Amino acid sequence: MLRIMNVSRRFGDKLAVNGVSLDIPQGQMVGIIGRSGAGKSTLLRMINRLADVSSGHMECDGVRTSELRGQALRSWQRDCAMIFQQFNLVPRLDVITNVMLGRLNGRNPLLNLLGLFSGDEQLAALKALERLDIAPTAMQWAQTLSGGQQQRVAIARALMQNPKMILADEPIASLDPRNAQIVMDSLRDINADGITVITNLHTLDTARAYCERIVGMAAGKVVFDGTPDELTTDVARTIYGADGLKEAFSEALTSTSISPLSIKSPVASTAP
Ligand SMILES: Nc1ncnc2c1ncn2[C@@H]1O[C@H](COP(=O)(O)OP(=O)(O)OP(=O)(O)O)[C@@H](O)[C@H]1O
Repeated sequence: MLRIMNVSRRFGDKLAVNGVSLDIPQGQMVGIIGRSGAGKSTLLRMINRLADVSSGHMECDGVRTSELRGQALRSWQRDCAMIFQQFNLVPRLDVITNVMLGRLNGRNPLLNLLGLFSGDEQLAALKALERLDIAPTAMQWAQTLSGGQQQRVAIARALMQNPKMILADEPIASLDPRNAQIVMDSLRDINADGITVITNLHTLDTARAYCERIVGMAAGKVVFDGTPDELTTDVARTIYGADGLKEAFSEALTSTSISPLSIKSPVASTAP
């Protein structure tokens, strides 16, 4: 169980995250939605400790993760792998090496310097690529792959950390609808294995289609926390504001008007 307890983050005068409290049981698939600037990325980055909390605490299975230092912090960061909108691959390295880089944290630094990976690591990377259905690309340079394939490589790299949770910051924001669907399907499949997935999403149709729990943020605060069914138009107005509603629902403005190929539990979808 991840516990976020009255957490705030300030940047100068700006309160990016304001008194957020959430309990997220292991294995949940959570979508965080809200307008640009609502505080979604900052919240995710604080979970992973890419950013520190200004006040409040975070805990996972009884360990105060918001206060970890040194080796314990690195171990926590392995437990909660992050993926990003821009994939963050090394473009002129082959796919399999990019995936193996997921093991860098926690290895002998000398082996890292020499760029040496064991047979076991290579096998694990290939298995991760197979799981994401992109093993045939293993020897290609990452930059030759489509955006959707690159994001799947990033997910495979995250899996190399054997994480308890995956934190995905707008993972489909730069993808076309077909690739967005493949990536969301991949995240859902990984979640079905018991890995918690917490993903920031700009639009609520994708969150509704894939996430069993949706957290809505506005101006740094949680203004909604519930199931897709509970996310009514009135609630959406609170999250996005009256002028933001169109953006939240509009298929023209988003690449995320998609529905899953198959859904593990019966959740509502507004997609056609
Ligand atoms: N490093 C930083 N320095 C100063 N201000 C920041 C920093 N990071 C975030 N902010 C501010 O905090 C607020 C929340 O930003 P955040 O990126 O968390 O929002 P978001 O909901 O993820 O938005 P987006 O969907 O555009 O990424 C914004 O006003 C942003 O400008």
